[in-house]
Amino acid sequence: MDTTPHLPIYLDYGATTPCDPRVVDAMIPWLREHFGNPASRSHAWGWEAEAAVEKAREDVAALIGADPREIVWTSGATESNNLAIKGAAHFYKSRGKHLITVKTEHKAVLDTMRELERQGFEVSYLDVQEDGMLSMDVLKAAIRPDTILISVMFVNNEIGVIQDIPGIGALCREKGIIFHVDAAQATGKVAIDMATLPVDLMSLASHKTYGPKGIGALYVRRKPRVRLEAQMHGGGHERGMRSGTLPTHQCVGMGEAFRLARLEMDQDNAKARALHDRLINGLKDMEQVFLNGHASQRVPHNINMSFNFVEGESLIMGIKGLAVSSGSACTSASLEPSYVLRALGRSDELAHSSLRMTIGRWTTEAEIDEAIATIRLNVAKLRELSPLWEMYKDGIDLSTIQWAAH
Ligand SMILES: Cc1ncc(COP(=O)(O)O)c(C=O)c1O
Ligand code: FES
Repeated sequence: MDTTPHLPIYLDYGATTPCDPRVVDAMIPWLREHFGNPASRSHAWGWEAEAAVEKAREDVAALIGADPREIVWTSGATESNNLAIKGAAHFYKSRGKHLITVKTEHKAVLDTMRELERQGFEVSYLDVQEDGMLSMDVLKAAIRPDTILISVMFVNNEIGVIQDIPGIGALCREKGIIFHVDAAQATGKVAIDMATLPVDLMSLASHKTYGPKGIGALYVRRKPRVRLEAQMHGGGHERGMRSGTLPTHQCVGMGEAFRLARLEMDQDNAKARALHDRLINGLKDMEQVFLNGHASQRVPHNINMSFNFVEGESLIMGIKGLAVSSGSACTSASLEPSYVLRALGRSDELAHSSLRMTIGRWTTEAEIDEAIATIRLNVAKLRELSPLWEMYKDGIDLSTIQWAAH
């Protein structure tokens, strides 16, 4: 991968992964020579493009044990979430107008739900436990006779926890409720078999699994059949569910990325596990450092930690040599600390001083060692400047202090 010296060490695979060079190679001919429109029925330019798109559809389907006819191309997981949730809500609204989701979902789910609320639907946003897991009892209690859809993500993008999708799916089946799963962060990391998994709709992204950006897919179950109202109108592509000329090179890229993910998942996971353990071992003897999210129900690719007695903004400034993501508002477009960490019950301070490190196919041991050294150095430096840290070290119970009111 690119080891250009001026760029920080890339520990942000959760934001996006590099496109695998094998994927890029597979895409180029479809940009360069074979530029036909896959919907052109009257000549070979169209036929060859269509064949490439269908082969890619098979590869995407194969990674999740689906029938290729259950795969609808979209522009990414955001569009897939919109199509799944709005599409099903609009189609089944005569059955009921109540939907359920979880407070730690991606904004592409939460904001879609908010839009449906504006359209007259009712939505329950469920709390999670301190470890980020959704409790089955909480879910059961939220189900109503008019609940038509439940949306729960497979792997959380911020804290990496894996929800109990088979268990939630079984409950949905029992109650006759449509189950949507955002699996953007799960493909290539968690084995998925739609032949046995009771899930009706599943959002897939390409660029979190070493494919190109700008393409994704929605799995739509055929048996029992799930119906969706189209959200994009036009030429009736994708069996009327999603109009628009298919980007052949993008489809081919996602197909190749998912084909490689199927072949290399075990190897990728073993490597991520070893690097995860190395990173945790390198930091775990530090005081007042907390892992966010369940300790074992998680993908090894994600390590999200909070550093107490450290000012989040200064930490981010200090570790510029590492490309990580943080719970601090100062590094994101929003002005609030991570709503996911807040949903776990973390204080504003701990949510602010958190780092999300996400690793993948090209992360090296040397990079992990560099990350450990950089973090240790900066945390120690910042704590030296912190009066609160000094008080903590002196054994003063900070919770008993009466702070002057401002
Ligand atoms: C869980 C999850 N869902 C949805 C998305 C949105 O994906 P995209 O921006 O590719 O549409 C992301 C990407 O951050 C994600 O992590
Ligand atoms: S640390 Fe920057 S806004 Fe909180």
